[in-house]
Amino acid sequence: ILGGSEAKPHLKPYMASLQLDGQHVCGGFLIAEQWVLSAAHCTEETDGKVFQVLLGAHSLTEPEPHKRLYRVRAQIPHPGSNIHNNKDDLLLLQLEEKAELNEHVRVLPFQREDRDVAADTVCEVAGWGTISHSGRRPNVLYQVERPVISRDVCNHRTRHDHTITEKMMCTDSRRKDTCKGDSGGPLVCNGVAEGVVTAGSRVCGNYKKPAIYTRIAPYMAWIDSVMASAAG
Ligand SMILES: CC(C)CC(=O)Nc1cccc(-c2cccc(CN)c2)c1
Repeated sequence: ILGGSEAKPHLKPYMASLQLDGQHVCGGFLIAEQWVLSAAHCTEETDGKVFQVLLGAHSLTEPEPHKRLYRVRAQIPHPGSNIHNNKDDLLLLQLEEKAELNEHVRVLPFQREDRDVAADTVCEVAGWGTISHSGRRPNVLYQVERPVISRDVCNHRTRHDHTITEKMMCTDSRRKDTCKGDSGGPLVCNGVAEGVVTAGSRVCGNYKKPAIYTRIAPYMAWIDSVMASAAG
């Protein structure tokens, strides 16, 4: 997160850190007791290894009473996701067991009505991604508020040049932005997860490259069917 601030500890109890060998790789969030939603491109540099999921954390390194690392039973990328574009950039992770829910670990509802969030709506995004252009990685969760920009503005030739589909949305990226390691985290508007951070052009804090999110509502049927099929 660039240009943001340290999140108030445990005010985002749905946040997950996807880790490999104890290292934070991407964000994610709890959508059900045994399910985390993240971004498919987070598996790009993992050469087939399975993530572990840290829940209930504020600090990645300090001991915290409600922090718990969960093993993952299954990682299911959306069938349409690929490394060449940002399409269908979603990843479902089934935890080995149901997460123990409490004040610090909670499910975040996602938007089920497939309607665009109005431009200028101020949403918030959080993550343990880089907090400086030099790539400094934080120890604690950061957050930033960002206004939604219209798909037309985001698709302008000088911005993302008509690559933003109706299953994506954008927020302004001038100074305050998402960055490496924030992928997979939720864009929360009025208390509801509307989008999932995707890397897009993989630049940060450049107003010419607005932040891109995979909208969740269009994927409701896929999410529900995967969770239903693996249930039990
Ligand atoms: C395996 C993955 C972690 C590789 C990866 O994603 N790299 C990478 C590098 C630079 C910027 C970003 C990035 C992420 C989220 C949002 C944005 C744009 N605001 C950029 C992402």
